[in-house]
Amino acid sequence: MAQRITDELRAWIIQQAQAGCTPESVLQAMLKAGWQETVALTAMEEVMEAHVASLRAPVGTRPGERQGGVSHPEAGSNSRGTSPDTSRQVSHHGRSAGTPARPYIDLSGSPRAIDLGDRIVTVLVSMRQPRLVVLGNLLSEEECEALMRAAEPRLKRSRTVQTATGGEELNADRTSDGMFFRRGESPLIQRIEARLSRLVHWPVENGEGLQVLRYRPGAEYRPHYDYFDPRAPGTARITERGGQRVATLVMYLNEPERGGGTTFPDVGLEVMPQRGHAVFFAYDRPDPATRTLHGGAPVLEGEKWVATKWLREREFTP
Ligand SMILES: O=C(O)CCC(=O)C(=O)O
Ligand SMILES: [Fe+2]
Repeated sequence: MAQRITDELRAWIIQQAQAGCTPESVLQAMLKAGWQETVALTAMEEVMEAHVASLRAPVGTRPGERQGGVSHPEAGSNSRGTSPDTSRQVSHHGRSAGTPARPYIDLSGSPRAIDLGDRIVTVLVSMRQPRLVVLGNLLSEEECEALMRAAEPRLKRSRTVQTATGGEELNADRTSDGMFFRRGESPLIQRIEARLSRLVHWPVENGEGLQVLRYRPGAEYRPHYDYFDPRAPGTARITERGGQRVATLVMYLNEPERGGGTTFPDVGLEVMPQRGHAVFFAYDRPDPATRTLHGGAPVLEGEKWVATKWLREREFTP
């Protein structure tokens, strides 16, 4: 049964760090108190990440003073998972007190597959930093074909949102052709959007319209962040509707012969396109520390088609 963490545990982890305890000693204390190792590590990681983010807040709203040494955090009824009260489930993509809700895929209990009602999706790879999950079987062959067929007549050379001005531009870094479906524009789009919403626990209304990209041989999307650069002058205008982007789902609609992987240069990862598979990654703040730099490697042979869903903080009205 999954263990759950409480606000008391969160506060305790922060106190230990503030008292200068090493992560190893904090972990040992949690293990002694009956916490499972994977849960303890996830809890420590999430609590510290949220705490560090809160330090960016203005002086006066920061957490309190240094406190005592290592004591043992009470796992208590939590170790048996019987305390639903106000605690929240720990998952790779869950969140901690003080941080806003974010899209996440529930991997608590390390599932091999997730039942989304109309489809069972397989979990192929998961990573913590960046928060990333590679999924199989998210879209059927027929859905991939139908998306490509519906998109093709509407494809145009891709434009990129220009944070300098808030407008759009043709961009040498992005040599694909693209189009956007309107949210909910057809039964197919509605079905896929509803499925994605269940997968990432995020409202359909917070999603941008599904984008389809086609890369021909030589085409690529150079490494970039999907969030809007907070320092760029056009970002305020872009984020007026829906706030920042907070997560991305790239779905592979076909398979190029060679090349065209989605690369994550900060961690040396490349996800190869497999029809119906997808890569999800989340960035809880618009910061390179999320390690979500990514790109579409040049297609060497064949064509690559993907559908991208970008998720915003709030309801997005185009
Ligand atoms: O084509 C890819 O693999 C990545 C696409 C991408 O980064 C995007 O659509 O934002
Ligand atoms: Fe991207």
